[in-house]
Amino acid sequence: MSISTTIVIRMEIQKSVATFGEVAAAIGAAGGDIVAIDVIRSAKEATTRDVTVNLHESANEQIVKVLKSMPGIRVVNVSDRTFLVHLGGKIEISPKLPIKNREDLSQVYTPGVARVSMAIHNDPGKAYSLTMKRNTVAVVTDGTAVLGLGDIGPEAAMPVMEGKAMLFKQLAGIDAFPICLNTKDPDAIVQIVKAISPGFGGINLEDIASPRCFEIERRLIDELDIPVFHDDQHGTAVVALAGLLNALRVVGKQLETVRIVVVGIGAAGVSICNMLLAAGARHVYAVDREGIIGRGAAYRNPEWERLAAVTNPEGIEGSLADAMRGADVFIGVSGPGVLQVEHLESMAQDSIVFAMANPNPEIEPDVAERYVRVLATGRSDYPNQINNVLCFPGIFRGALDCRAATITPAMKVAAAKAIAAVVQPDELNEQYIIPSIFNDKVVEFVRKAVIETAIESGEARRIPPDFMDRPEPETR
Ligand SMILES: NC(=O)C1=CN([C@@H]2O[C@H](COP(=O)(O)OP(=O)(O)OC[C@H]3O[C@@H](n4cnc5c(N)ncnc54)[C@H](O)[C@@H]3O)[C@@H](O)[C@H]2O)C=CC1
Ligand SMILES: CC(=O)C(=O)O
Ligand SMILES: [Mg+2]
Repeated sequence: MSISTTIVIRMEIQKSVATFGEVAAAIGAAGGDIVAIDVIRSAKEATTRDVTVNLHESANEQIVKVLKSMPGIRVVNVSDRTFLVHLGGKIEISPKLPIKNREDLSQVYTPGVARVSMAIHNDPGKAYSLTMKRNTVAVVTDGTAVLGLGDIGPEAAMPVMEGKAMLFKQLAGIDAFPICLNTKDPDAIVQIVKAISPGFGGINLEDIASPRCFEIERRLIDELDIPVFHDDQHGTAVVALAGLLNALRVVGKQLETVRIVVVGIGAAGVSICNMLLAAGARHVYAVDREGIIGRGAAYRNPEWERLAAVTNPEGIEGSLADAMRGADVFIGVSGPGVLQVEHLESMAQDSIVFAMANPNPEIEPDVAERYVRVLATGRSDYPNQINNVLCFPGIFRGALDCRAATITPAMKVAAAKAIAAVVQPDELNEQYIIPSIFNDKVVEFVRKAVIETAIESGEARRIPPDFMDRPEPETR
């Protein structure tokens, strides 16, 4: 599947040779959809126009080629809006107050700042009140599993990490730094993250390939006293569970009895399986390239060894096709083209399919939709976007505000239920099982659920002002 994009083509049209109607027809025939036309210059012989065209990425070159071949047309420039918004990067640091005079200077910088530094030296906890630590998260990657693009390296990971930082800020007011490491060595990653941790209130690990990501996260959780959260594992699992709880309500099935196939048992897949089991699912089938994971086989990956013991209760052997026969739910966090129409046809009635690989899902939504009752993808250009962006801003907002040292499984389940609860029962339908990221209730609900759970379990090291004087939470 190709990705929709928007290009702006600046062209000069010789009026005596070509008309704009011919240009528009040629663009349409080559697969483009004209959404805006701006006249830049109009002279007697020629006009220069900027033509904004929506198109599938694969049609990009074809459209430009067709225009260049037309008599009377000169293509002056082609700009891709997606690239334009990336020019110079997408984020910056800006100070909270201006330095207008010497007095300001002597407060924010030397000599005044020295007293503040010494106050923190005498009581390191003061870093939370006197620095940006309490509101700051490091988004750390080694660039080895960037979206579904694989090991594309730390520089190429930057745009994705900057995007995560934008979302942290816009959705939850959190200052997030993209930190792309030029090492794949787990020991080095652990050491570097520990070394930079004093300036941060939390660590969001991102797009680190499995199975290394499990060890790196576990060691950092053990060794740091700020929350460490591998977004691709837990953010994804939280949102998948949220979507599934609502999808099951739509089709009238129970989590405890449905057969759920999870494909791609990497970072996201392992955590999704664990989350489903923790939430009460009993028939989970984990499938990777070698087929269905099950007892009896030996796996080098300890996470697979563990999953083999707690999934696939009947010990089914075979491929994805074998797992899919009679399945109620498919959750894909693998790669494009993994799922075929025949797989969908073999599923149970009222099937639910979450094809979550990014940027290209396991099956084209346009192909899948007529075979399934509820369809979701990780993308923003189709209904039901199941993407970890629904989780990480709110879960960190909650964890930072109550200064939790860890994000516990109970906090994650609470976050999943909170996301699901944003969709009201009377709104729920096949096309709307999961709220939009632009629904401002998402962060609010997740934050609240996380803080309440942290207070109940004793994880909260601070009670946020809006949680003071609340009645004791009921024991559940
Ligand atoms: N929608 C969302 O919020 C999220 C989506 N994802 C997507 O999920 C995918 C996996 O991400 P990670 O777990 O971080 O990567 P990962 O590299 O840790 O794991 C991918 C797993 O999929 C397996 N796999 C790949 N092709 C397969 C195939 N044809 N059949 C069976 N298994 C196959 C690999 O062997 C590996 O175990 C990516 O496309 C990523 O973009 C990941 C996180 C969040
Ligand atoms: C959404 C996300 O984090 C991923 O695809 O890796
Ligand atoms: Mg990711």
